[in-house]
Amino acid sequence: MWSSSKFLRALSINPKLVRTSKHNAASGKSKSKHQKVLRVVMVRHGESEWNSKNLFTGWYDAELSPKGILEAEEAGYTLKKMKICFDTAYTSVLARAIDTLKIIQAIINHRGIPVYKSWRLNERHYGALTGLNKAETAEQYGEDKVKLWRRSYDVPPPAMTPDHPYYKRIVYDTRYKKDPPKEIFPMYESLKLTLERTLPYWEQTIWRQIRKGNRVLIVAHGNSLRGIVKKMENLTDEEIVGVNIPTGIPFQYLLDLHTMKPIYPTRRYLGDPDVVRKATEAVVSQGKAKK
Ligand SMILES: O=C(OP(=O)(O)O)[C@H](O)COP(=O)(O)O
Repeated sequence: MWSSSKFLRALSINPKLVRTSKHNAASGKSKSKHQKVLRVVMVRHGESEWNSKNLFTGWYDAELSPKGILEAEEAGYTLKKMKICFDTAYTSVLARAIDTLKIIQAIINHRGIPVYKSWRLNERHYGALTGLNKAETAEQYGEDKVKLWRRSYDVPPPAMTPDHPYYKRIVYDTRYKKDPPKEIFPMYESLKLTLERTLPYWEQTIWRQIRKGNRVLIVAHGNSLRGIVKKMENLTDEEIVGVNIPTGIPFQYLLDLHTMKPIYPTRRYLGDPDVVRKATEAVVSQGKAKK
């Protein structure tokens, strides 16, 4: 089994990927006099090893699977083909998102842009469900209950307790030494709680950059992105239940420079609509019991 870190080491010395890229956004001006539209691109990381096993992942630091690495490459080539450039990128502190971003950066020759990592873009904390198989959980608790845990806005999963097999690994992980502070370190999160910690970072940091005309790429997770999508598209608590985001397919919002409102009310995936539809349906099916 090859790991994504092995792949990235290989990638960093692969001259083919570097030579074929023509754009370097780090040197480009971000706001032109004639610019009327701002673009923000988001992507859920490529498939992780735990996604491939259909496990609730949350704050567990799963690596990209070989398929996930290919998805990240594909995302990079899509952006390259469309000549989409970035000034800044944001990601979580989890390897599957960071590695996806690195792969994309290498392919679009954007290694030089500033990258900011924040736990506030982490996946929602899946609490006691972390490490459980979604289909088996649906067999045990019923598909409706699993749908509620996965997609409802404000129903949280059960809390992760100190006897949970991944408690120590997550709570004592050195990347969380300073942030988040102990008082707010989550043991579970609903989408609402996830959005409450993502939103300050979105509004005070990312949105400010977008407003200034910076071209922003965000590589994050299924549910941290669902929170941002809810905000961007002004979706109700009921509407967000129907939103599923597939791995490794970038989507964009084009914003009117003056109103800062999306020109199209919903996100636009940068990919074959059939592929997007099938990948989205596959995400929905993950919560179904095996017949
Ligand atoms: O960690 C997860 O999300 P991620 O793969 O986007 O990081 C979740 O396991 C996604 O599961 P869900 O689609 O059942 O919410």
